[in-house]
Amino acid sequence: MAAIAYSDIVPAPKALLHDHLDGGLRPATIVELADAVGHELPATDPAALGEWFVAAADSGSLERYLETFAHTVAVMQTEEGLFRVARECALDLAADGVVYAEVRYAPEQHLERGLTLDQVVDAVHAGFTAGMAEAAAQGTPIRVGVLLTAMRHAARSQEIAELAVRYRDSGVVGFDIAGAEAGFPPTRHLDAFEYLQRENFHFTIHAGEAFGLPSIWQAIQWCGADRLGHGVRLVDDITGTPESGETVLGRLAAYVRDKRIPLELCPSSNVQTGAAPSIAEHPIGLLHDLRFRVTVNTDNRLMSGTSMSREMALLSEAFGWGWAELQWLTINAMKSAFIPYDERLAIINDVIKPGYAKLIG
Ligand SMILES: O=c1[nH]cnc2c1ncn2[C@H]1C[C@H](O)[C@@H](CO)O1
Ligand SMILES: [Zn+2]
Repeated sequence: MAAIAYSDIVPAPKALLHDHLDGGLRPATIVELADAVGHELPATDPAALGEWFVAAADSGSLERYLETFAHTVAVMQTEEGLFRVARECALDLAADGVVYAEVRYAPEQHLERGLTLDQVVDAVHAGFTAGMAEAAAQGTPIRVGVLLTAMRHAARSQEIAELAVRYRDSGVVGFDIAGAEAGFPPTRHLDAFEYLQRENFHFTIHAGEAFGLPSIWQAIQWCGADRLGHGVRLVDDITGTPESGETVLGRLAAYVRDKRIPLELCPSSNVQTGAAPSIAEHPIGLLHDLRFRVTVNTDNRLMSGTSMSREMALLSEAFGWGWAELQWLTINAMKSAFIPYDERLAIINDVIKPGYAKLIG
């Protein structure tokens, strides 16, 4: 089957579970905000700055990829900056046809100029609220839920988990940990995860990206993660290929598939950090064929120069996926969202299925 073109995918309804607020700024916004706060950038022309981010993140290492965030986090230290970035994030995702998005960021990284954690969360919430209202008025409605992230090398996860629960009725739908994975296992934050479980709250964990199976195993079996951020290295627990008819799932891979634990796969990001050799060789193909609960995500649109539509177009081209597969990925994501069941179902039945029915014809 011919690949579906990017321009055809843009109007299709899409659901996004893994997108970092500080990884999705418009280059022009960074230039303006940096000027206002006196932060020095590697380039001051927006197009050149955008290219710089993609090239610098294209490093083959998660640690070097993460260094680029110094320039986005630096301009997100005021209420005005946070409001603007969140508003534009909602608008940009909506313009790309995303109808549901969970966007994450780490409040503890935005305190350098004196904001409190609550001021940070309030400013982002106000920005998303404004962006959602404008997107709806433009005829491209989107619902954005926030995940609060704690940095895994730091020691504030309990505090951030409590913050997330406190804001559960004000736009925050879940919790996450992110940052360098090797050397910082999920169990370092076990108290926070046990607290969240006692609060009946939802969380995902970045695991199985720059470190392998032990990280995934801890995230699921020790910490109780609802979903896996990336989880791409789960393929280390799978031998053979479906074509050879010899595929064997190890105990952990079988558990993840049996329990329908969602994988927040981020193809372009994984190629940049070295977690996958190329899009064509990305394990998403195998995981799809084996019917894992696969979702496709952007991770960091700025650092990867990407969007949901572009990620889907790349997958369509690499694996010959048509509308049926793109709808499957979208419904998988929506089923795995952290908002209540009835609200997920309404988006699936009222927006996603009718949207793809029109496209499939
Ligand atoms: O893919 C990722 N893996 C681990 N950490 C990440 C990834 N993308 C972004 N981050 C970090 C950098 C950001 O500053 C932080 C909060 O969004 O999360
Ligand atoms: Zn991520």
